[in-house]
Amino acid sequence: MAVKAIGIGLINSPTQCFGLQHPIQPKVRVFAVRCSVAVSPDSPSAAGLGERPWKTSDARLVLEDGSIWRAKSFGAKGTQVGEVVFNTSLTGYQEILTDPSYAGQFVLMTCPHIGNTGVNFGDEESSKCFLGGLVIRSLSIGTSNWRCVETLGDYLTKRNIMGIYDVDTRAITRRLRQDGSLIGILSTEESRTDEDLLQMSRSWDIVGVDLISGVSCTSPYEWVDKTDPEWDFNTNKRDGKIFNVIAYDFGIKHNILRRLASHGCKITVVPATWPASKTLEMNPDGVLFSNGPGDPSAVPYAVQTVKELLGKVPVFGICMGHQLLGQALGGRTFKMKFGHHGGNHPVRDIRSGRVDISAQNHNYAVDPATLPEGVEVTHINLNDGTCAGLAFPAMKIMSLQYHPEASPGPHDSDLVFTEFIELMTKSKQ
Ligand SMILES: NC(=O)CC[C@H](N)C(=O)O
Repeated sequence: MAVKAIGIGLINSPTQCFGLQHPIQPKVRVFAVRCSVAVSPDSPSAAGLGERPWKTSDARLVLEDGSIWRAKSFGAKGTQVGEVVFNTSLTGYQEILTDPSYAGQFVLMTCPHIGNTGVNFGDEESSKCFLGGLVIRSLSIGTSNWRCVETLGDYLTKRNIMGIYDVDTRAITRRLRQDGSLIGILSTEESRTDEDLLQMSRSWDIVGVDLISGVSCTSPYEWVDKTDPEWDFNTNKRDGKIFNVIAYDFGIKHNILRRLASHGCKITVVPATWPASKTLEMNPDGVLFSNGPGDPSAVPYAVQTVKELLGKVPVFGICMGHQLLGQALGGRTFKMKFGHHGGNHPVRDIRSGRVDISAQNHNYAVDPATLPEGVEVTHINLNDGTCAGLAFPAMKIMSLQYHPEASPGPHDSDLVFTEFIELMTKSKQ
């Protein structure tokens, strides 16, 4: 069929809307729209478009197994080492980028299309991006979200974080699932040979490194912000009582603090090295041990602090906090093959039988067989049966291996914040 173009757009440009007219039946018009958003040529998201899609590979990801992945760069330039983990979340890349638990890691998103919501002021989970780099399949050529203030590429450049795209993220994910997490080097530097980069990847390890000291705050501060009422989804069972909570910052995410504040907690955030004796002097109603990056066995000082607080005050551990509690109770933690990273992990609360879909981000887990008598496994991950939660009621302890605060991820497990309030209430009586 011969058709006449009545409107043109540049191929692969953001204004890619075509109108085609049928020669015999001029009323038949076919509109082919190649993108979901029209972007004016001088808008911020149009910046940098000139380099896509014909930009040639200018970056490499070299994995310690000897595989070399050519890609295109965005964000910062340079050379960076990290452990590659894959994240299965479909949304929430900005919260992932600012989760301090990713320090030392490259996050590979299995969702193939990233960047279309840009970044905004409200989705930051900490003061900066601590991860080593971002690996994605396809970088969105436009942004379309009412909260967007900046493109993902500009955001990463300003924060000096490397990103690569146009790389086969499915193939890398299959490799990680088969062989386990791998150390890799991201580089945009042509002067470095593949052999140099391979050598670098093989001479670095994330195991045994204290990454918490690089992300924790350096002095105590008060936290007051609650979840914005517009976003709050669980306002049940709050009776207006105030609880004083000390939150140990091992790499804490803001949404843990917001959820605690929304449940009536007055929070003092303290550094990872804050002595247990000082915490007890502050006479808290409860203590929170936060999430945090890296190997729990690399931070014996934190385990010691947790030990000194056990039984003296109600405690709640989240992720790294849960692992530190496991060790403080005398248990062992181990490194998993490729960990859990994503917003679609089913967990069962063994006590009630309830199944939640949860947000997870961890490479280590507690071995329940090594825990002393009295410690209950309360939750299990239904994908692989690993321990996802612990409780020791006699010692006023509760903990979860995953992220009840979500951000990003489902809110199913928000009820555990109510459980922590109940633990503190009981202890006060
Ligand atoms: N989110 C976290 O607290 C991560 C815990 C720990 N760094 C791990 O990878 O297992």
